[in-house]
Amino acid sequence: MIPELSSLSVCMRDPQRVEEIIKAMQKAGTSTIQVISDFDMTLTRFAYNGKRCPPSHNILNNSRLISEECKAQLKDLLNTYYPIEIDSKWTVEEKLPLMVDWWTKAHTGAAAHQERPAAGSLPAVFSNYMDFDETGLKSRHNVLLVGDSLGDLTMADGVHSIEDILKIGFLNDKVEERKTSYLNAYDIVLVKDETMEVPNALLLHLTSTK
Ligand SMILES: Nc1ccn([C@@H]2O[C@H](COP(=O)(O)O)[C@@H](O)[C@H]2O)c(=O)n1
Repeated sequence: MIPELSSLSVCMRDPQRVEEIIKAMQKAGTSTIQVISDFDMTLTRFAYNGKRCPPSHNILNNSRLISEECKAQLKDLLNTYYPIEIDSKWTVEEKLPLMVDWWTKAHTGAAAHQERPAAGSLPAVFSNYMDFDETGLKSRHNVLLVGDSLGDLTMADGVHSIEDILKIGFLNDKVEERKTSYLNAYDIVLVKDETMEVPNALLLHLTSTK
């Protein structure tokens, strides 16, 4: 087992199964692996030195191009919807339309209230943009999936003929309340881990030639 997996912040429902998946992926080789990762609070930190880090949407909250009125609205939306996002009593299916409501209200509000900068152009945000090269990802049947919510577990749903998939989940908030559901859903659960150390070490391990 790789040393990083013995850290106290790493929890696994079935460590033996994790080891089997890692060995199978390593045997299959680098060219078969693709990484599918969430962004906010996964590739970016949830907290640093115990202080909460902002998600991408907070770029708007901190922008001079957004009016104070709109910032207050965005804060209200966060206070309304974030508790739902992390509430273990709601299913992913129940939460999804509410999360869409959140983004829609935040985006509509920000677009309506933004103040045009002196240069005249407004900032544009792109997300979920895929750029494939000529080889595509067709031959990569092994997936390293990294996320921070139970909704992220569907990120690999469109991948054809998956051989092995290793799911790594950051459990950032409401740890005790959500630990069981995360352990049931993710192969590796990283509890209040402020780094990408484990996913990075795993990737290095999987792509190293022995
Ligand atoms: N208007 C919004 C919408 C979402 N958020 C937060 O951003 C995070 C996005 O995370 P992903 O896992 O979807 O990358 C999410 O955790 C929300 O808490 C926000 O702050 N404002």
